[in-house]
Amino acid sequence: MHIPPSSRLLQNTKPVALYSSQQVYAMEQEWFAQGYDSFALMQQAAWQMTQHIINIYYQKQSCIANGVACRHDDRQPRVSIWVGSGNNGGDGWLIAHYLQQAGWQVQVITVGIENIENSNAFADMDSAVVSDAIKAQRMAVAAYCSYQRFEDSEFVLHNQENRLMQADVYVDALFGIGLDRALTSIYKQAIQSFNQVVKSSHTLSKHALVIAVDIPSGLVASTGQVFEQVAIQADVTLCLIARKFGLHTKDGMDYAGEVLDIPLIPYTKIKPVALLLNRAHGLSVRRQNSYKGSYGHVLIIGGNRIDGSQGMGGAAILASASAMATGAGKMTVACHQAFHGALLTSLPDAMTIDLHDQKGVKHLIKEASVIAIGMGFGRDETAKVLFIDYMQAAMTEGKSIVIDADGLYHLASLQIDKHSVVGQLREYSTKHKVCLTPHSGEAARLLDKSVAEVEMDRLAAIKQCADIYGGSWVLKGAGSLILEQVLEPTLEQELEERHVYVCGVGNAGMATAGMGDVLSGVTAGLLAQQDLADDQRSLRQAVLIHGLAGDVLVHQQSCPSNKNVSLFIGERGLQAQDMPAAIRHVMHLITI
Ligand SMILES: NC(=O)C1=CN([C@@H]2O[C@H](COP(=O)(O)OP(=O)(O)OC[C@H]3O[C@@H](n4cnc5c(N)ncnc54)[C@H](OP(=O)(O)O)[C@@H]3O)[C@@H](O)[C@H]2O)[C@@H](O)CC1
Ligand SMILES: [K+]
Repeated sequence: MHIPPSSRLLQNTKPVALYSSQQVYAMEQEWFAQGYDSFALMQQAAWQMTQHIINIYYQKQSCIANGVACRHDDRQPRVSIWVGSGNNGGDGWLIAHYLQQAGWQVQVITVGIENIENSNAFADMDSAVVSDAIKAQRMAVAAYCSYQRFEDSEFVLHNQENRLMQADVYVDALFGIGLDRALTSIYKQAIQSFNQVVKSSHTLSKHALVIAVDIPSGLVASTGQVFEQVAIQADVTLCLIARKFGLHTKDGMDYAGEVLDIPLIPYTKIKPVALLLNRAHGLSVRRQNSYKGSYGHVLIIGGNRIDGSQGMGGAAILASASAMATGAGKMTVACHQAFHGALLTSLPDAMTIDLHDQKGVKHLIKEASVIAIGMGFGRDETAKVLFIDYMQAAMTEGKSIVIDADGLYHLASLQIDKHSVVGQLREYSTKHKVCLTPHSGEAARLLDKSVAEVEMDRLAAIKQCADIYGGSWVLKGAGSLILEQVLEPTLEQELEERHVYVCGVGNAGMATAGMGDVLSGVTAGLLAQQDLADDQRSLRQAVLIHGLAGDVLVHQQSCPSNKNVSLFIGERGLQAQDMPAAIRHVMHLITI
């Protein structure tokens, strides 16, 4: 569910704490160590989820008469609950039991369960050897909830749909936080069949609702990974105990739908793996008695052309236009001479210099407050020599530095060469602002890993980048991750693990060429404005402003303060060149 940008901008919410599976297991263990019973917790979870399911269903029906829920027809709602063999499945069995008690028509589909224990239903209920999942199953079976093994279904036997499985509400209780690897064949088949049955129910009733218990099955809670794009496509995820990191990064947002929390356990001291951000810091108004020099000078070094190629002048244009859109006072672009005309046509406010004029560029590095280097910079040997020279000059002059794109390419090569500039940068970044902004491909190169390895655990990847190179990092992608360096940390700050932030704004329309150059520009533009407080010019602020600008372009119609501004474009066809206008608008909206 998309939240309109206006509410994202204006809501006064705290960042949401996000946890890994292991941490949620640890919370459960803490709770049980205090003497609380695990099956009671499962019953509590299932009971609350049942109430949510009933409410969501009737809300969706939008047919509440005099406070009493009713349906257009007399038939009770039908629910199809797909359960696996673990405790997520246990939740599913109990939901089946409670919904049946509420009068719903319940059908349980089991996957990976060999023998349904339908005899001596309550025989060993208190025995420690009986797992919670089996207890739950026995309760549901004893209450005559009807069930069917997926393995015996028409899907598996005859590769056909089974009409029995069609329902008004589908509950996914196949896997929860226990899923940690690629699905085995029967689960893969079950999840694909689940999505297929839902799709055909949509065409029949248009009301079918999919609710995932804890996390959509197929999605790994600790990483946001979905293997081979097979996962339950949920409308609503009822997230138990604590919000899972994987719901908000990588594949998570494509599968989870709306996420509702069911906390169950009141308090935990466990530090989250990340914090989800939806809201940018408000900006203070400018002093009237100020001039362009009050808001910094950005030097963009990029937009090169290797002989015979078309070149990458657009990267420098997009980055500089975006930096200016955040309110930077002055702009110089060091790009290939071939692009000076184009640059001045689109951005007459900028000054230009030839990227290869080493003496001139180094003089400008001295003048500038922020250097953003690498966007369309080129990867050849000449560019590498320039990169080293400009980096060293920027460090000698004590400037804030943003490194992106080809700059990151050179940094990775220099790490392989064991060049001293990498160590210098690491040391430099403990005292000066250095922001590095890779996507997964660039991060993979920096870490000498495959892209798949980075994608498998993005959280680990961003931490490794920061450990090796120092500085503040954003790992771009759906649910971009941000890890910021604390400058000159106290001993306490040094010992404390830094927070990773997840960007909770932005949209898939932003998956297009040049968007990274825009982010580098925003990052540099904010850094230049020393009238802003540290948080207001931080890397996470830049990522949020960038994402919010993308949202303004896509969801503009739902933003009240946009009434007189025509920025709406929509997701498909959104271009990086549309961003500067939206960035300006966001800067205005967040100024208090
Ligand atoms: N504890 C409590 O009291 C409460 C728990 N709660 C609920 O429990 C859920 C966690 O339950 P869970 O630990 O049993 O794991 P679950 O997600 O059901 O998976 C089952 C097993 O599948 C396996 N497996 C993994 N990957 C696989 C693969 N690719 N293909 C095939 N098999 C695979 C793996 O076992 P393995 O094979 O590794 O031994 C795993 O253990 C949690 O999300 C919440 O819903 C709530 O009720 C609150 C109270
Ligand atoms: K699930």
